[in-house]
Amino acid sequence: MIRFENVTKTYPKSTRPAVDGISLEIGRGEFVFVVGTSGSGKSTMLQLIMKEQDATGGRLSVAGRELDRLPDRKVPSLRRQIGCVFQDFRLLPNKTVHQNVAYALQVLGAPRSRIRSTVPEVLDLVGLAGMEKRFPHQLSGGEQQRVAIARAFVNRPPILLADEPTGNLDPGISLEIVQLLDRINRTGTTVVMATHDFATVDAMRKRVIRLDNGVLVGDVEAGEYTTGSIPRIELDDRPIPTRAPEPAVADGYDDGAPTGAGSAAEADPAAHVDDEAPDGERQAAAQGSGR
Ligand SMILES: Nc1ncnc2c1ncn2[C@@H]1O[C@H](COP(=O)(O)OP(=O)(O)OP(=O)(O)O)[C@@H](O)[C@H]1O
Repeated sequence: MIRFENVTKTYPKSTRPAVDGISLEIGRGEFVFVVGTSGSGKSTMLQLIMKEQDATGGRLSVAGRELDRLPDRKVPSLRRQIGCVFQDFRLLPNKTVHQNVAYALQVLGAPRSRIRSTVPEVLDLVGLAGMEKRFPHQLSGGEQQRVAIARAFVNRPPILLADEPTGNLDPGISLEIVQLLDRINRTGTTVVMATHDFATVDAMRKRVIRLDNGVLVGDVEAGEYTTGSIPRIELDDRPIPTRAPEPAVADGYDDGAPTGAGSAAEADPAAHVDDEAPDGERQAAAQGSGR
């Protein structure tokens, strides 16, 4: 699903690589933590996967695409495969919980009927049923992160990247958020999470990739990494609603078909309303949805 072959990223004007000759493979459906001190290259690694940064050396393949050879016009198609969650939530402050999640589908051109059925389903999955009409400022940090996760997952992307998703949360809430990511992982979505949160990493007993100064210094199989500080937690084994049979967006995974606002208008004229939204809003929704 994700393959790094001797990948290096040196930022312009930088004297040393932020990511330095990394080779590793992350298989479909894996849950992987990326750990390392501040500046070790965790965020850069995630940004390379979503092609927000380009590698300066080596080869990187994501969801069947060779990123060094991926033309710009196909980057949106790559990003539809990837949901993203960030430390600072990045919700749209003037939209409700429902609208924040729905917007991620609208910018992908999903018809209104699909949005109506899918959004409540995913809000229920993340534990926010009943909070649809609240605005972000009326939610706790943990609840805001749940909205962000719902937005990232609403299109059921095969890959979910989480960059310090618990960085602004208390320890108990952090564990709940990672357990939610674990539930999402068990629907088949590959999860890669960068974190400083060693208590959670210990508790979850997943595969752990460790970076130091951009270099891969550890890759420990699931179940083997722990400092032994806390006992293993119980995972939430409740079933998750299965994926709907039809694709969530009009274009599916087709690389060539026209997508986005144009197809939104064709599929559902009402969806066009939000195309008038400011650029910043469109960008925030797109980031969350993995567009
Ligand atoms: N856009 C950029 N331009 C130049 N240098 C950058 C840029 N982004 C990151 N770096 C540098 O690359 C190195 C790795 O940074 P990165 O943010 O990937 O680390 P990190 O492990 O995610 O750190 P943190 O845990 O603090 O978020 C650092 O030395 C950083 O200063």
